[in-house]
Amino acid sequence: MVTGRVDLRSDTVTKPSEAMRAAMANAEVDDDVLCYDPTALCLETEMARLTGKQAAIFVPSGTMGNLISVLVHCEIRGSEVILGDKSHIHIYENGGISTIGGVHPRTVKNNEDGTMDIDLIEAAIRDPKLDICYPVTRLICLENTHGSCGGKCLSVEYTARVGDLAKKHGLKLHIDGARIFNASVALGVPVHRLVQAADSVSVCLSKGLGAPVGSVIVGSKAFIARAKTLRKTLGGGMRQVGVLCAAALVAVQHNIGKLEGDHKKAKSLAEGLNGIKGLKVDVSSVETNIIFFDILEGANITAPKLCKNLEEHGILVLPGSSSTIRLVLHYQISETDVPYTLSCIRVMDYEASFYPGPIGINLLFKTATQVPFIPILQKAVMGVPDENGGK
Ligand SMILES: Cc1ncc(COP(=O)(O)O)c(C=O)c1O
Ligand SMILES: C[C@@H](O)[C@H](N)C(=O)O
Repeated sequence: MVTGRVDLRSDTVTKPSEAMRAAMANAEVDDDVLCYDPTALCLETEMARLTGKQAAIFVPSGTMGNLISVLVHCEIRGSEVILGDKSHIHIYENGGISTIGGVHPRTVKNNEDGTMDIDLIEAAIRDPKLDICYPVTRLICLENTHGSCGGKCLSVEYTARVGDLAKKHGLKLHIDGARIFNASVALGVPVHRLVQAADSVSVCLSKGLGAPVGSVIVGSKAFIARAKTLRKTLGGGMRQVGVLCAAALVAVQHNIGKLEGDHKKAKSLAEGLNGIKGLKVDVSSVETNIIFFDILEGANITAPKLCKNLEEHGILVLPGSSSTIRLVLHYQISETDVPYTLSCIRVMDYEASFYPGPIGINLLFKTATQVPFIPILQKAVMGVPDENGGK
């Protein structure tokens, strides 16, 4: 039986584990601006190893990881970056590359699978012979997995093709790898192969890996040296940061193996949602831990209203639009949380004019799970197949 909250708003919501808290309390620390905090150095060395890059630095957030990376690659005024029109950097980072770095964004349409067509990327590269009119293209950014495209994975092959294009035109390649470990686990490919073509990667430790804070930028030694200076400029130089890096080390050491479970729970939740009249999910498109589902025309509920109804049962989700809801799985979602979530969504019959309310739903859920001989109720609440196997 589920108790408390089922927080599906994002994989950024996890609380530090007891092991993380113990590691934080006992972390060996020093002033990371004046020298090297030993725990930060340990984390950065491990992340450089895992990603196959020369060096790494710890930063407070993925937003700062992307900002620093773009600004180092585009430190000459009048620079332009090519990025996806649905990319996190373009949509969710307050336009920081422009407002802080003066870098001009040039968007290319994101396909549903998170890629951008290679020919459209090449067409977006400015002709250097006309530089008196144009900004100068200096960087291409990819996002793997792609958050707004449902957690889709970019393949090694696609990333290598974009890398070849960047080299052909003397450009750099940055990967927003907030969920690169999800892509690695889903594709069965080591992270260092997925990012081989990239000059820099920003990796979030505070998402599916479950660290309370932080990201790491990886790249060449020269790139990381410039990134470290810019981190200080932006106020991201931290003192005894080992307290945070200790938790991140626990996350990297213990939680990569849990990502596959997140993906399995996402698939199971998507399949259950797809069986509910009034909702639509493309189950085959759920590759990792993110689900977007649609509320169909004619259903007598909007996404914000459904979010509110679910919140009354302790289930927290975020609307993607007026008719779409996003669910993000993480390792603190238990096996029973998935059927409980489905039972709460299932009972809110989208054609019914009434809604039994939280007390009604909890009563139905308890009855259906503890009095299994009422098949009609079980079917309504749990979606279990009836004697003919139907739903
Ligand atoms: C794809 C992607 N990139 C970057 C970020 C930024 O990370 P942070 O929230 O730590 O700034 C997020 C989400 O938070 C994200 O989903
Ligand atoms: C919304 C976005 O900023 C955040 N990274 C998330 O996926 O929850």
